[in-house]
Amino acid sequence: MRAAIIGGTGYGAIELIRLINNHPYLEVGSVVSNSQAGNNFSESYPHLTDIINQPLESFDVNRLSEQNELVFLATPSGVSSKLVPQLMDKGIKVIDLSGDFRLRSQNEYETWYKHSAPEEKYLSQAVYGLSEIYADEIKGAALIANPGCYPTATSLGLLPILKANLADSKSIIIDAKSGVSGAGRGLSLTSHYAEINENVRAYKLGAHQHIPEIEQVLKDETGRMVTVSFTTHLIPMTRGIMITAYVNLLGKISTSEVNDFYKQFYESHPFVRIRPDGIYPSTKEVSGSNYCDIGLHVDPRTNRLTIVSVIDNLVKGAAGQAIQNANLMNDWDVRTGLNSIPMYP
Ligand SMILES: NC(=O)C1=CN([C@@H]2O[C@H](COP(=O)(O)OP(=O)(O)OC[C@H]3O[C@@H](n4cnc5c(N)ncnc54)[C@H](OP(=O)(O)O)[C@@H]3O)[C@@H](O)[C@H]2O)C=CC1
Ligand SMILES: CC(=O)N[C@@H](CCC(=O)OP(=O)(O)O)C(=O)O
Repeated sequence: MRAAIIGGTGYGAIELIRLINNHPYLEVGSVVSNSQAGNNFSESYPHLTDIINQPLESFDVNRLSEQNELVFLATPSGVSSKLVPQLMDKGIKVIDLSGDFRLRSQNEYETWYKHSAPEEKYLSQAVYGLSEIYADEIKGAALIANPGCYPTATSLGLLPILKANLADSKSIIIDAKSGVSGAGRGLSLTSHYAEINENVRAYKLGAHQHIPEIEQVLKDETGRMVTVSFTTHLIPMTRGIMITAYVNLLGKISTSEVNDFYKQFYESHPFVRIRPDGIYPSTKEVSGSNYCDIGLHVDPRTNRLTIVSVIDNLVKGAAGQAIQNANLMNDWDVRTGLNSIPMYP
């Protein structure tokens, strides 16, 4: 199946190409670039020399729909919402890596993203692509809103305990850290080497666009009002996200009981791995892979559960989960093309 990629020279697109290249049923179709159409791919990315030799194309919806069966949008928010209607009107299936179709409420989208919301006609067709939780809906979808990187690590970490009604859904604190590739390839002062090297910076406090996304999923899945305190930090590494979440437990339960319960919850989901009691995951343990690794600790003094959840922001947080969703849409085994072992060390 030929899959086109739009936003061709960004980090999400490059990661899609790396994964599609190892996928037995997908092949890289058109690669569309707004800024570098006409250039050969390896001019922008020499590491792809003799691997991807095709020229970058301009956006032409007729050509795209004739030559490809699926489109991955690796474009910024505010751009995807304009491209999706054109592609869907041609009957082509779309997996969008941006935040444009993740929030169901147009008002909420405009409040947090500061762009005009996508049209309701298309928004209402979007399925939120958290693969482990919405596999059935993803199977029949024509438009997937691929989850944000922080919401993926956070939701997978929190959902088991909240769904079981074992924790207070208003007591959630999430401390999140990301490597710099999470901000994309574009240049900015905060990702400048001298600003990020040997430095840690908290950002977007109370204003992060992932807050409503996390609350939407947790609310949908628990049927209860959920509010979260969510603080993101930029740290001096290239790939990886770690979220450390804290919740007040509603009864007495031990770490090993929570561990068993999480293992059971994710029993049939090969990309979520639960660490044994006393062992907590680190970002390198999932780097380059589609795994989300989770470690858990109950502090009997405070009766609070601490959840540590790590992903590679570019894989499970973006391109890998997008491929996992393509696998679900096509009834392929979810692991297809995603079997690589994490790059450790
Ligand atoms: N990086 C990450 O870890 C994650 C990213 N995402 C989301 O995935 C999407 C892609 O992210 P990422 O690849 O990191 O971002 P990048 O900034 O690296 O790439 C985005 C690409 O989109 C294209 N683009 C930029 N502006 C426009 C425009 N006005 N019109 C059309 N195309 C444009 C550019 O490529 P070209 O000029 O070649 O077209 C650009 O390189 C974003 O929405 C991001 O929020 C989601 C989860 C994680
Ligand atoms: C390190 C860093 O800057 N990360 C980005 C996450 C980008 C992303 O995933 O954005 P969307 O979910 O909106 O697509 C941020 O915190 O905004």
